Amino acid sequence: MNGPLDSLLEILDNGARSGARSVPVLMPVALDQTYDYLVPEGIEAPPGSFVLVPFGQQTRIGIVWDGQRGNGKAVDPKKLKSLTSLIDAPPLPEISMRFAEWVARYTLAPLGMVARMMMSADAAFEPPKHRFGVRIVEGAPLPPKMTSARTRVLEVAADGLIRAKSDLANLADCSTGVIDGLAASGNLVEVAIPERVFPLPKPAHATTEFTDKQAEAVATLVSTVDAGNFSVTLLDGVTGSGKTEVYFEAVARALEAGEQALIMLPEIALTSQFLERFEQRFGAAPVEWHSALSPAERGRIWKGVARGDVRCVVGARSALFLPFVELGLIVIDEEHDQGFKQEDRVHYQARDMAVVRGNLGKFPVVLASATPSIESHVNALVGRYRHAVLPGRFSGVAMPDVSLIDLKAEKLEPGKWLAQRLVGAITETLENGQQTLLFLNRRGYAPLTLCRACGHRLECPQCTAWLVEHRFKKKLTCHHCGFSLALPEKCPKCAAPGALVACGPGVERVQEEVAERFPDARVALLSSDLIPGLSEMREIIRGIEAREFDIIIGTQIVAKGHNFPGLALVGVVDGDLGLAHGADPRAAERTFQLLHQVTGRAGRTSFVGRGFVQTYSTDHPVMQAIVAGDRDAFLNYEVKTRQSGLLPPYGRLAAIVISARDKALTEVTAREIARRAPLSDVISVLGPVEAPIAVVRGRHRWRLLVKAPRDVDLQGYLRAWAGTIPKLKSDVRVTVDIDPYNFL
Ligand SMILES: Nc1ncnc2c1ncn2[C@@H]1O[C@H](COP(=O)(O)OP(=O)(O)OP(=O)(O)O)[C@@H](O)[C@H]1O
Ligand SMILES: [Zn+2]
Repeated sequence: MNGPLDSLLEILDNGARSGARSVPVLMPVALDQTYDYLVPEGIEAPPGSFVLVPFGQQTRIGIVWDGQRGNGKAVDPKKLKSLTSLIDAPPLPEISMRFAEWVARYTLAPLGMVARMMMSADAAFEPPKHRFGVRIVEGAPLPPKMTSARTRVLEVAADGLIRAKSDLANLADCSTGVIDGLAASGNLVEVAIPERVFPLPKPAHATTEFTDKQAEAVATLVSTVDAGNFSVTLLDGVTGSGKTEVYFEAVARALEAGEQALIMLPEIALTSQFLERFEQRFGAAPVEWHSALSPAERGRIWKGVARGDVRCVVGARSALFLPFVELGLIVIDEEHDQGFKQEDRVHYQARDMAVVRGNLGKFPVVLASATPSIESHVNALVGRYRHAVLPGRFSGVAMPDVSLIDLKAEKLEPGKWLAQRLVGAITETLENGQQTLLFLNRRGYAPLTLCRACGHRLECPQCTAWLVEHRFKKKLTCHHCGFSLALPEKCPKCAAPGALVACGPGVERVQEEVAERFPDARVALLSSDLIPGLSEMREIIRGIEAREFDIIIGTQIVAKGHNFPGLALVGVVDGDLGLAHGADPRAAERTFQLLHQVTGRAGRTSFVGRGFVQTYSTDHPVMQAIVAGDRDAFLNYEVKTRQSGLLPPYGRLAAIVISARDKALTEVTAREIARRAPLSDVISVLGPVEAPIAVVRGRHRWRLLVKAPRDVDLQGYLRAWAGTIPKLKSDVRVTVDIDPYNFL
């Protein structure tokens, strides 16, 4: 293979000989290599340009790369095709190319797939659609025939604004025909509606009075921005301590210095409350980036970010792949949240990749959390990260008083899910006019339906999973593949009528019990399947803030990031739910985080809140740390567990999942792949074993887990291994997940 210099010389040489230039183009497909295309006379296609090129049978958009990435085969320069045209879009910044290469190398995803994530805004590459509107022509003679409708239109248009014809017609209460008539008579003129500009956040719009501890944290963060080089700071503060206010100052400083800033939140935390706080601080709404944007908005924002018109983005994990040209700060709020891990196509952990982006761009990264991930906690302990600590709530109110309800001793009534003690606390809270949150991380009515007559359990036909009853929708649904069927009247196996019983609770069933026990309470149920979209969700959250509800029942979408001033009591219906995943090294951490976060919603501003956690495992270290309010005890316990098991961050993991429709083929392939694992003294390969969820969407699944010490080149090992594997049968799929979070 040629070195990069050789290939460059070769290109120059070829170009000189034929008089034509060629450029390497990366395609947004599952390939690592670039393809060379000739650049026609009169076109400039510098690196980063988006170009249309013939690719196979199609014409597709690719990116002019700034270096050739070969596949080892020499290409005959005479066979090169020309690129078709240059696309009118801002180029991909050089740093985005470096970032894409880094992410691809780390995740073992093809570079083209990472580039594709960076292009996930189709409208940015389409010709801009100019919308046209009309404006009044001052001093034009009135048409001979004036009607009252025409008069109304001219009255509205007299302010000289440009409006879409339909808007003007609406305002003047007439048809667009009237507008057309006035355009024909020369009283209105058609003009392009100027593109909306992005509101600029103003760093000095509002000032916040900080407590001493907060001021210290602000100083730490601001100094990292001023230093203008790479650093990571863990902003570690209890719930309600003012982390948001504090990191806003770092954002302000970066904006002041002429840099772009990115705030990443788990998607569910993109609430109107957050947006309002941003606006209060910066005098302008932030530019949002998440899955609910329209395609046109995505395109507009993508271009705005690439041109530098957008100065601050607030977004979900994919915002990291926007083409920032002057990025100078990334804040990751709720850094411990699993939502930052993407598990399809390119498997990446956005928090970790944000740190990489900061390193490449030589700017600071801030990780904020009340319950830091073990990884970040350890990094702060050993001094790799700076540590800014906010030990108390801003309001001065003590942390909520949390108790366990031991379900072994305090038995639930049959068919009920709330213990007497919790019911008593809810009654008191209602009497005090305060709010209760009941948390259960399970959608639907009941997780299992079985037949009393024959014992048959209703399972998904395509997955190893029970069907979950959704009573509102009168359906049984698989939470893995979405399969659903109408609730049957008799057992599908033995046909006994009326013998199907619902087992276990989901949030809908808790709501049923609440309605029975507290018929006068105003109840809100928050579950992602019952809320059509982000705006409806924001509306309910607003209603809760405004105390329009007494009892809120919800899944994890209510657990995090919200600030409900009237909330006094939090009840966790099933505290053990997350602990069950035996093989998952983060199960304890995640349960602790969730319980801590959700109980931390109580009593944030003016009174001390209470929390109750119903559990069968009162002795578990997670439960003990939750009642004691002793986060450090839990962290110490968990750090020791990870250390002794060589688990992250003390060791590195990669999961390999082999799947196929045919059961035997899956197993044979998994064993074949495992057999070829290169021998290593330090890296161990566990498995293959059938996955805990053995079948999903009709595909059988086997797993391998690769464990390596921290300082070993795990990717290099995996690449060498991949090189020894013969071509797989067409239906077999192998996915590699570096730093896996999912062990099912
Ligand atoms: N210095 C301050 N001045 C005025 N209000 C403040 C200040 N610090 C915090 N607050 C208020 O206290 C409340 C909690 O602050 P904030 O939401 O920033 O905390 P947090 O640490 O981000 O909480 P969580 O971890 O629960 O998300 C908010 O209503 C916030 O406006
Ligand atoms: Zn299924």
